[in-house]
Amino acid sequence: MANEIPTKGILKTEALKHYILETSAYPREHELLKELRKATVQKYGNLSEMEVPVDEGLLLSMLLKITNAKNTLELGVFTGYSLLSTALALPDDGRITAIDIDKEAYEMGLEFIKKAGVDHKINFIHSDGIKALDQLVKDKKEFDFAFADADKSNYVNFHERLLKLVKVGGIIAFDNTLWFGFVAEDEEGVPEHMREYRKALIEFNKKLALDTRVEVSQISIGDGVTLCRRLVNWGYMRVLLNCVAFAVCFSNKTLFSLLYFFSFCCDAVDGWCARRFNQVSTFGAVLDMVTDRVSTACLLVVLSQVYRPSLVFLSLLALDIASHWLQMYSTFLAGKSSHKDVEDSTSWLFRLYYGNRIFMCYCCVSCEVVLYIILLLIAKNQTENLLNVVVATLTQISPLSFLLALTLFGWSMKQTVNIIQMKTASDVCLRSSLSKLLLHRNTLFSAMAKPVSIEVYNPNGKYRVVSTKPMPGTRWINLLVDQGCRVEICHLKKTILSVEDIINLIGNRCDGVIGQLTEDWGETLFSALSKAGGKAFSNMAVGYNNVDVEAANKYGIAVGNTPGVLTETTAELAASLSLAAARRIVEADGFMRAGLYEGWLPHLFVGNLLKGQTVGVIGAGRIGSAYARMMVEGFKMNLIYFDLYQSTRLEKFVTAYGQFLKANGEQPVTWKRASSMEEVLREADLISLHPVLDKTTYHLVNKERLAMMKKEAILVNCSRGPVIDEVALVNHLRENPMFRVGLDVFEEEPFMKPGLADMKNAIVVPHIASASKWTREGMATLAALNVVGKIKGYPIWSDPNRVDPFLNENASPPNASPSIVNSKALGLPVSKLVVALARASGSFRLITLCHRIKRTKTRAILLDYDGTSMPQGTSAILCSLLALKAERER
Ligand SMILES: NC(=O)C1=CN([C@@H]2O[C@H](COP(=O)(O)OP(=O)(O)OC[C@H]3O[C@@H](n4cnc5c(N)ncnc54)[C@H](O)[C@@H]3O)[C@@H](O)[C@H]2O)C=CC1
Ligand SMILES: O=C(O)C(=O)CO
Repeated sequence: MANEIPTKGILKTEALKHYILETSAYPREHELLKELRKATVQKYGNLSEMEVPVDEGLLLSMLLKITNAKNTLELGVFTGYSLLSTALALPDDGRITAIDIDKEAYEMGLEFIKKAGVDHKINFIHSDGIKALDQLVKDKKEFDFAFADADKSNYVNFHERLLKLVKVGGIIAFDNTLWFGFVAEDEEGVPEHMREYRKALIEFNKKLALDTRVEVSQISIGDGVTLCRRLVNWGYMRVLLNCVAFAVCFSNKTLFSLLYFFSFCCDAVDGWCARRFNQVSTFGAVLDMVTDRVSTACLLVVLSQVYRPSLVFLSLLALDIASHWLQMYSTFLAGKSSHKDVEDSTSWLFRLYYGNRIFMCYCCVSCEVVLYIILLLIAKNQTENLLNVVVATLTQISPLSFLLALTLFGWSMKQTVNIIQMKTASDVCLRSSLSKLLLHRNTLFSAMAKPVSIEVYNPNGKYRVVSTKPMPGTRWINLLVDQGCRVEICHLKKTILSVEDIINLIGNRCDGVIGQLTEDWGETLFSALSKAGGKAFSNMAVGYNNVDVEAANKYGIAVGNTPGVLTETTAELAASLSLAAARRIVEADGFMRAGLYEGWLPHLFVGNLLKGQTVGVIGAGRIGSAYARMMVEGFKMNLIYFDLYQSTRLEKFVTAYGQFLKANGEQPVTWKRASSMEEVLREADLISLHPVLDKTTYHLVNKERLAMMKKEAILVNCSRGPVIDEVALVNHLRENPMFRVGLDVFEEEPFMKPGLADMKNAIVVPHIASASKWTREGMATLAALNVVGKIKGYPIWSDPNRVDPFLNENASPPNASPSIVNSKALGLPVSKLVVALARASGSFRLITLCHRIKRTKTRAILLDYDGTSMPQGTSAILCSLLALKAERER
């Protein structure tokens, strides 16, 4: 009784242990293993506890299969339960070297092994463990896997020998390392005969935790199995390799590129090896090591472009050495987590721009590099970047700590952690830290080293112009490049860039930015742009309610917009929405697609006839007027409009068209300039909103004004969302099913107010009014020319309503900024260029124009004519000659 062995297992209850065995272990146990287990119990009674438990046997078997092990070692066989499990798991040509001093017990089990037909895989060595291992070392044997279950007091010695016998990447499994759970109990409570092994195992576990030659995993199965994966241990070779790789890379940049690709290939081969040999190939491990070194060197080359190479070099050496001490110290303190763990867990994939080429850099950033980056950030007083590095490191250690870090540092401190192209959070964080780090340097390289999402044109350009989004067409890029700009286009997947993102893009040196209407261009960005030496910003939009022009004025930055080019396109969408709403096109389309159409019916989707009805326009500027003309001319609607200014041209147009209709015996159309917006709302059957968004137009259409409108009216909004109180609109739509709206813009884009999406009487499209190819390319061109014009000191185009000369693809644009909204506030000079328009109706008109040019002392003349509309005798040549004459006489 005194020498009785307690039942194996460290689970909370016996019941739990039985549950596991009954549920998943026994049903999967091989028949012969079952028989062997029973025979062992019969013969050895309580001593049969020395056998590995069934669930552990299954784990062993799975491990061997996962690792594709072929050649294994078993130290301590007893009756062979684990041996038979192993033999069954290995392929037919697999080999097991089994060592035990107790041949009798082995022979008892051999009967079952033979029955299973796997005895040919086993080479049994009847010997003392240490002796046998020494011999195997001498014979230079190599194993993929070793299972140690012999004399526990010798585990330390076994381990040293097994490290020589098991391949790099191979696994050594030590059984019973928690020794019936006694390792965590006071000695007094442990039966006397179990104390010796308890003590030995406690020592052994401690040693393993400190051992950087292996990666360790303690598994709580049976009474503990410790898995040790053998690692390469290069010691100070790492430092040497670092230095060589660094020196070589730094001395030659082409080599840097080549090495990078080499490291990439190594990575690929390494991955292949890992799959092919299941991580037990020394070759794979060596490649791993080489990849690690080369890619670290690549990183350092990049850093050394930014910081003094000698500093990088010396710091690296110092940190590498320090990290070894740190490694030992932290291992000592923690009792387990080794430097290698940290190093393994800080692998980053990041890509860099070098010139205009992208390099993907797989970087196994070791502790020292993380430290190095942190030190640099502190030195450069860029503590906000520390956050990214810390988060990156923590993330790699565990996703949970990432969340914690993000919550603690990021959100609560209102710091934005840049999560760009979420691959792994850490990849992103490091990339952003690095790019920030690089961007903040005012060196040529800093301008070249950008996060992956930057596309660069003309890297050596004199002026740095950033576009926060890729824009349609290439003309705008070519125009910038022709004017000596280095163009950087941000390709971040994120739809709406934050202020922080844009600050990153601006960096330390930036001459101008082309931005989008979704961005918040206020004090912060203008201040950042000004600090970076920026002179100009242009929205790629005519509306600029997202821009704080006063802030721009404060920093002397010109603000451009893109009028005119989108007038017709936007008006056409407003017209489309008007028709779609009037004729319930979207509803009817849904009905058809749902298979609900059963045949023509008198009441099916009855809508509104537009002809002869009244179209109301609020904001009869460029777009409002174009829309009004379309609806009047196209659908013979009468017009009522409201604007702060009279639109004489529009009025003239409608008058002339009315006369034309009358002359043709048709009902003439009429127009009326309303004295208030309410008048339009009350009288019109179809109302389209086209004002700018400012304080005067915010919630212009609210609950009260909606109530003024006809019950069956149609409301269209292609201006800006906040012009309508969207909550009030949803209620109004709900209460008035015959009232319909067509919306291109929303109060809080990209969101819709609750309920709007469910309204059948609402047609909603995602802010696409200006989305025609020609217009969008033109917008990009105007925005680019606004920026470059200001950078180069060109005057401002005198008439932003006539931007055609900038849009002619076959001619160079005038040397001017097409539309700068704060030109007056900044006191910018206005261009004296004059455009002689195509429709100049004859030579007399041209001659008059030439005189005007002379009189006004304009600097040049641009002709944009349409030969077909010229009266007889007025040719292109004549026009050109007249122009030249005027220019000479000036
Ligand atoms: N949905 C889309 O994709 C697009 C939307 N837009 C929006 O349309 C707006 C107008 O563009 P444009 O016609 O080119 O500008 P614009 O400046 O030619 O026209 C705006 C008109 O609104 C009038 N206005 C200003 N305050 C008013 C008020 N309180 N009541 C009545 N009228 C008022 C102005 O006098 C002016 O005539 C832009 O500011 C932009 O926000 C422009 C293009 C595309
Ligand atoms: O130009 C604008 O204001 C836009 O809304 C772009 O479509």
